[in-house]
Parts: sequence; structure tokens; C-alpha cells
Amino acid sequence: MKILVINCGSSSIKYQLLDAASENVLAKGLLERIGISGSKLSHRKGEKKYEFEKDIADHTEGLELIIEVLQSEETGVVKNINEIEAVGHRVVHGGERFASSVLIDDEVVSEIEANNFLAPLHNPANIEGIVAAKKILPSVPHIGVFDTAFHQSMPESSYLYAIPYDLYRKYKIRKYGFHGTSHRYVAERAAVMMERPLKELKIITAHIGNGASVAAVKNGRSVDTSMGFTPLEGLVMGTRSGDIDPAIVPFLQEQEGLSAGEVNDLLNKESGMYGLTEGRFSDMRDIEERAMKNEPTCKRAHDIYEYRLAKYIGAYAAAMNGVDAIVFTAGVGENSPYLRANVIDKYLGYLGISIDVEKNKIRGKETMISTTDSKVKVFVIPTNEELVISRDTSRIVKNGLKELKLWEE
Ligand SMILES: Nc1ncnc2c1ncn2[C@@H]1O[C@H](COP(=O)(O)OP(=O)(O)O)[C@@H](O)[C@H]1O
Ligand SMILES: CC(=O)OP(=O)(O)O
Ligand SMILES: [Mg+2]
Repeated sequence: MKILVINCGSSSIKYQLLDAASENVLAKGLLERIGISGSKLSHRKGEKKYEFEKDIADHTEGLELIIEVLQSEETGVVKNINEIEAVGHRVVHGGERFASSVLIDDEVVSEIEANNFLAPLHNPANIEGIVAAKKILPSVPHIGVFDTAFHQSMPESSYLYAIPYDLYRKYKIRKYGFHGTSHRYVAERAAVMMERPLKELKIITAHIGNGASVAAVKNGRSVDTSMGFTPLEGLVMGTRSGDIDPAIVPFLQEQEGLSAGEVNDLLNKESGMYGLTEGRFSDMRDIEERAMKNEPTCKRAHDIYEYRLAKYIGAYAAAMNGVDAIVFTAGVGENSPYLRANVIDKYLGYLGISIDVEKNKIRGKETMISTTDSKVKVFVIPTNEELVISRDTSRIVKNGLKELKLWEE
């Protein structure tokens, strides 16, 4: 069965066309810098690589380009688009409703839409992906795999906020956490690399992309994570503030005369590294090349970014009363030796962690980057949300299921 997997991130679209049985990747690609200048589609068909540079305004435009590339004579891998038998979609916010992967029907789409306000950078883009794909492939099953599902194992002490409990009852205001498919995948891979059962391990997974989150994965289950009710909470991100004093919201509404939606947009789209560099950069490559040359604004932004990440890693070592391994993944985590070394050398020596400078030069390959005598192992593990989405899609379609509960597998 040929499965197309679509993963709409806040700044990117990743896709893979896989043969479900062999898990052989027939084609894959990354469309990045969506909504900012310099958008680029890197497409791979077998061993052949193609690059297309064209500014892409939004995810719908991006998906149209991707479908065109998948169907073209030169770059395509299917003679007829109808060779694709199922589509797996990454969906970011599933609320408490989806603690599983599901067959997407109109009711599921409206449930996803209901969470648009909670994930303004993602759910609308995920729906764009579903609508665009259904337009091209109307008669195949489309499956939704939710970022939030893996974190549904969190205990109340992790997911409840200290606000009137009735607000949880009424609006389900709680921590949900995101990137769950990625945290789940890299934690499983770390256990394989350590040759130890996942159920025995305490692993901190740092998914550091344009969106970024840390998770505490204890005995194979998420027990805490840095993103919250929405993907805004936690770490400093490309355009997102991460943790702030919530009193800043009414302060801005009063002082700046902003509406709730405008403050939400300011914190989601104009903050983070973009805000700290005064609207110059949100892409970590642009910032790192300047921070490494001590350009003051970028250096300051990067210091703040590192410090917030280090605090969460330290907190989750406490949350699990110990840690066996730390994993760096996603765009920055996989590709930035500078970030990894700074976070560990400046802040995590107390855990008995030491980095092998040579091994830490790695980008984008499964590697243990800690020294052999490091008390805590540190890994770079490229995430593969698309493979997990393909596996869930295949299981649902092959077994004629409407949903696949995570913990039943
Ligand atoms: N070599 C690199 N060094 C530092 N950052 C990188 C590198 N390659 C990609 N990145 C960063 O990864 C981020 C994108 O992360 P990614 O996980 O791919 O996207 P998304 O969060 O949209 O899913 C961008 O900020 C980009 O600059
Ligand atoms: C939830 C989230 O931030 O996703 P991404 O990192 O793909 O933008
Ligand atoms: Mg992503």
C-alpha cells in the first residue's frame, strides 16, 4: 500500500510517500520557510535530489506545489496519483477528544477546526492539508495522527493548571502538549540505541524546531512536556514567546489597546527569536551564524533560547527523579552542534554529562554525542513523525478501523 504522509509544521511542510509494507520511502521532501522569503522545496526521489526555490505564502500553496512535484514526469514516483491508497495527516491539536489516531470524516474535521484558536499556527494549516489532499485524492482514506495523543498519559499533577477547577470542567483548560508523535518516536529509538527496554528508562526528549518542546518520557510514557494548553507555552521558539507572566496579556490589552486575538497573534507570530531580534530573524540558521560572531542582538537572543531550554531539561530530570538519556531532535536539535554544546556545557555539567566535541559535529544522523564516561547519555536522533504517521495509517486502513488507541498497541 502506497501511503502519502503530510506533516504541516508552523514554518514547514514535510512529506513522505512510503510503501507501507517495506516502509521504503519512495519520495520525501521538505518545504521550509513558508510565509517568509526564501522558501525552498527540497525533494528526494530515491537517491536523486531536486530543489525548487519559490516564495510560498501559505500551506495551501505549498501543498499544491508538492502534489505537482509528486505527479510530474521527472520528479514524480507515481504514474497516476490514484496509486496512492491512503493519506496520513499530522494534526497538532486534538484536545482530550483524540487520544488516538483516527479515520478523518467531516465530524473529525470540525473537531480539529474547533481547536483552531488553540493552535493558530497549526490546526488551520493541518486542515488546509487535509482539504487539499482530499481534493486530489477524494476516494482514499485520510487518517489523522495527533501531536497531543502521546501526552494524554500525563498525570493530573502535570496537566492541571492552578486556576479555578471549574474552568477545566467547562473549557478543558489544561496542558495538552504537542510534538507527541516525535517525542514518542525518538524515545523509542533512544531505547534501541541504548539496547535497553523503553519501559525501564527515564528519557528527556528535546524537539527543537521552529516550534520547540521538551518532554519527560518515563517508562515509555509522557509524564510532562513544556508546551501546554496551546503550542505557545514553554521554550523560546522561532516566533513564539514560550513562558511569560500571564499578566502581560491584560497589560498589553490595556496599554496597547490590543484585542485578545491581537495579543495571541503577537505572542505566537511576532515573539520568540523574531521578537528578540526585533523582527529580523526567526530562522535559527540566520541567528546562529551571527551569534557565533558575537553579533549582540543575535547572541543575546541565543543565550535566552539556550537558558530556557536548559531550565526545562533540568526540571524534567527532577520530575522523573533522574534521567538516563537526553535526545536532541527536529530542525535545530538535529543540526546545531552550537546549541547542543552550549546548553550542556553551560548548564548540565551538574548531571555528570559530558559532550564528545568530535561526535557533536554531527548533523542529522543518529549519534550518541556524549562521552563514554558521561553519566547521562546524549543523543542526536532525527525525528521521523512521518514514519509513525504511516504506521498508524497502515494499521487503521488494513484493519478497517475508525481509530487506533495509542496504548492498545
Ligand atoms: N543546520 C541548521 N542549524 C541550525 N538550525 C537549523 C539547521 N537546519 C534547520 N534548522 C532550523 O530548524 C528550524 C525548523 O525546524 P523544523 O523542525 O524543520 O520545522 P518545524 O518546526 O516547522 O516543523 C528552523 O529554525 C531552521 O533554521
Ligand atoms: C506544535 C508545533 O510547534 O509544531 P512545529 O514545531 O511543527 O511547528
Ligand atoms: Mg515540526
